[in-house]
Amino acid sequence: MRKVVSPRPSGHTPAHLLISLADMLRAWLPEQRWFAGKGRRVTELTLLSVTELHPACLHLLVRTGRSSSASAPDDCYQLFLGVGEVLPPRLAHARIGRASEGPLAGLTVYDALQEPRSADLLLERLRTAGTAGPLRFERDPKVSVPAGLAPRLLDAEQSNSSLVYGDAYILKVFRRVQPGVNPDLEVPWALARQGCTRVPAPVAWFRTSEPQAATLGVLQPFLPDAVDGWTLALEALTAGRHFTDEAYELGRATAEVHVALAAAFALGAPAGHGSRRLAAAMTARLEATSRAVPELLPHVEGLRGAFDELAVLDSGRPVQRIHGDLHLGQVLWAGERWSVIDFEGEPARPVAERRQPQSPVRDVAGMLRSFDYAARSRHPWRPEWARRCRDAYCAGYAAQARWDPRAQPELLRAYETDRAVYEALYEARHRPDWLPVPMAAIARLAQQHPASSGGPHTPVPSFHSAQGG
Ligand SMILES: Nc1ncnc2c1ncn2[C@@H]1O[C@H](COP(=O)(O)OP(=O)(O)O)[C@@H](O)[C@H]1O
Ligand SMILES: O=P(O)(O)O[C@H]1O[C@H](CO)[C@@H](O[C@H]2O[C@H](CO)[C@@H](O)[C@H](O)[C@H]2O)[C@H](O)[C@H]1O
Repeated sequence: MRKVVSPRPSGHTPAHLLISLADMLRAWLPEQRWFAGKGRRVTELTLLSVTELHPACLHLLVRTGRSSSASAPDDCYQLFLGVGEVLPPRLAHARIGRASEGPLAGLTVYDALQEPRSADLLLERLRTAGTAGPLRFERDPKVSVPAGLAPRLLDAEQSNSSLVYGDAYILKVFRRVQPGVNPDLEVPWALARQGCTRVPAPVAWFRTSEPQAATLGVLQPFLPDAVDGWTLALEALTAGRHFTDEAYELGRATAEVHVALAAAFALGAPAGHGSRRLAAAMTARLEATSRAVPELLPHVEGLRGAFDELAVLDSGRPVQRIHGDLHLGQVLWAGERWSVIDFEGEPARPVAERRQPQSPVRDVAGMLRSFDYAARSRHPWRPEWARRCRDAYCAGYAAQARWDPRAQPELLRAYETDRAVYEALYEARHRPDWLPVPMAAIARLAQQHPASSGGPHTPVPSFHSAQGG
């Protein structure tokens, strides 16, 4: 590969480089799973920082502005771009485009995370720690990561990109970058200090100081032979088996993590969320989401009922740090026990909000919604399967935590509703074919409230027809 011009030393500013990259990135970004806003055009593109990691690999932070901007704020994405004269056929799938003008004119640009050489380099940087421009590579000095572990990029449907090294470590590269410390570094690190073994502990990470301080990636031990809860639940459904033993153990694991989280992030004084304020925030989110996802509009009044019921319970609710995006895809069965991963929280929310203490019932609701998701995504729909999972999960949680989430039905229902609304937004943005899954729950939740019982019948959308199955 021809040596790529070093952007800064040779005087090429990000603005120069953008001449080469703008068109191809505008076309490529919306195609990526981790791009928040699939199908929308990137109308504006700004290069926020460019760092040469090696002559043929550039680290970029780009800011995108999107069409229909009212519902889609600007986002910052992390990219690793490989640049060379000829792209080897084995990297054809990683191709982003060929620059026709600017400093990279005539060169081919590709996603360097898909290339072993760049992945090796990234591990080497993390192993040894140090800096590269505004990038800081840091590690736990007590852990020594071996050199030369073979990399592979996970092809899982993800919000980020993950590289597995020698089946010993996994590096999560955050794609959508927000200012501040990422909870997916902060929380597992704190839990490890707390002695909690349900969460793989970070061994190295990297961050940037430009344009603002932000976490960019985290290396953790890889759990070999792990199977995620979503896969196991679907296997059980397909085989016509219940999932109650697994759900019970999952409830216990969740409670164990919650107890460790409460200890790791002690609030100093007992804290609570006023129900009225919480209900108002949920209602505001519902209204904002219904503007972005018009399918929600017929259900807004009914859903609001769940939040109104919460608002009139004027007692405070205990809060603490929680997982924030708990679902079956975030739990791994490995070594005969459940582990919990991905403490990033809901990627669409600002990091500052995700780090706020919240009721642990919110995580419980996330997992209950996930049992419903699994049941809804298989034909025939088996509501009884999901109901048994719910009961077993809550029973396992209660056995470990010594309080039962079902004892607070209004709070649980409000959080399930809030989660279903979030899911509708997530699916509309990332996987429109899946939108009928949360919409089915939304129709059901909206009809549970008396305010909606006299209203026009809203047909429950079918996931299977949307999937053509
Ligand atoms: N420590 C780990 N050990 C084994 N597999 C893991 C580990 N961490 C993540 N994975 C795998 O990577 C997938 C994506 O990880 P996750 O942290 O959920 O990324 P994202 O936030 O991009 O969805 C998981 O579903 C799981 O299959
Ligand atoms: O990428 P993350 O795992 O951080 O989470 C996001 O993507 C999830 C989908 O991959 C999404 O989860 C929804 O779909 C799951 C099945 O694929 C289901 O288990 C979850 O219950 C459902 O919420 C998650 O909401 C989103 O934040």
